[in-house]
Amino acid sequence: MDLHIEGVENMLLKKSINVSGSKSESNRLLILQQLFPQITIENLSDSDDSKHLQHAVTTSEADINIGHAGTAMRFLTAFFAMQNDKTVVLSGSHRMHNRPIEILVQALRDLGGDISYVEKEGYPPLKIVGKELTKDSVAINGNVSSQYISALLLIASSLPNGLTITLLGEITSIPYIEMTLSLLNQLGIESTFKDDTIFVKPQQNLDSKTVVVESDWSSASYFYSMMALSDIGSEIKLSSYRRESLQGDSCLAEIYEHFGVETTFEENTITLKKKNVISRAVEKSGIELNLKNAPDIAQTIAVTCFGLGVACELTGLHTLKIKETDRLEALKAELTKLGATVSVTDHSLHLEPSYEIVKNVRIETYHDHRMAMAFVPLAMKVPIQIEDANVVTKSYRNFWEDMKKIGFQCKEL
Ligand SMILES: O=C(O)C1=C[C@@H](OP(=O)(O)O)[C@@H](O)[C@H](O)C1
Ligand SMILES: C=C(OP(=O)(O)O)C(=O)O
Repeated sequence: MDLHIEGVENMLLKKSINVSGSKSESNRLLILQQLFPQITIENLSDSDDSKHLQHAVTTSEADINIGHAGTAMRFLTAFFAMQNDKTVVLSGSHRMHNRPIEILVQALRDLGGDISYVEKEGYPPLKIVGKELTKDSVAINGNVSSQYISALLLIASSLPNGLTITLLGEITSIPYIEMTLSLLNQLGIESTFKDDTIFVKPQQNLDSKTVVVESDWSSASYFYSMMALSDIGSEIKLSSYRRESLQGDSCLAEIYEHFGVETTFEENTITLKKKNVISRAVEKSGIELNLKNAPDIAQTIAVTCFGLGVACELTGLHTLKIKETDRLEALKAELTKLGATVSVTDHSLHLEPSYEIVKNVRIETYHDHRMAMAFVPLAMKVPIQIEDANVVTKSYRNFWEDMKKIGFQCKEL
């Protein structure tokens, strides 16, 4: 399905949206719930990725396809590696078979796991023969994807002696590692993270516990972007969010202050208000951000800056090349079609200020939900078309219903 999208005047006034639970928190809790059935999860994400993961841990089938769900692929590799007497073949979409997993597979092999590559060395599909993992320490490269580390952390307390992980190189996406440790802590599983070493204590049993997942901050980013591009006085309420978030992408609240968007927290709701025009400093020199702790909001921010006509220099983006698509190249291609002057390296994006947006451009989405969602706010400025619009369900099932609710006109092409 391709969509033509247009905004209407004054559309962002006093709207309320209930965003589904965090995909990252949900995926962690679904694995932990298999290891500790005493856990009850509330506000679980309704994303395709979480549904894939939930199916994978509950099915008796030996062939499991997890589609585009990268986190699920990584977490399930560790989970199945320690499921004694169970053998599975874990596969995914064409793109998934080109997203590297060797660092995690090697770490699990070092712990005693039996994992082999079905097609290409270093990539899914994987044949995993479940075994008791008896070793209790491992070293792993931390600069490619934090998901490999979270995968090990999720199974760590179920290993006979717990697990000590030594992280090598500069650690990327640290808030996601901290999210994993915080969830373990909420459940009563003890851990320490000091310098480059993480230790998780073994744990046989847990007390019954209900965990309420906070709503997804990466999904909230699209509303921040719309707010930045809207008129002063616009306002939207999003639920259910917390001031003390486990999600690194909650840094949005601070970042979007530069674009005149104010966030207030009240009980479980955040209110975003367009309070001011963009700050003078940003208008004059653009914005520089290192997003190594929040890679999933890079596309949103690049498009916001383009829509506002301000320059940006985004760094710390090395993980974007191995996500649902090469997000750096995809951003460059689509922003250029809209009239932007943009350049990328393997780890950064540079956007020049521009003053016009080309109308009716058809945005390619490259099987990447965030390519679709990140470009939609521009429809507040000019009509825009989004190819393969259903791609959004990977993380945000009701995205298009919510866009209609806040006033976008979406027509099928
Ligand atoms: O652990 C997680 O839930 C995630 C970690 C991040 O990946 P990297 O560590 O590969 O950057 C992020 O991009 C992804 O969407 C979700
Ligand atoms: C990168 C993402 O997901 P994953 O790596 O889990 O496919 C994402 O949701 O932006």
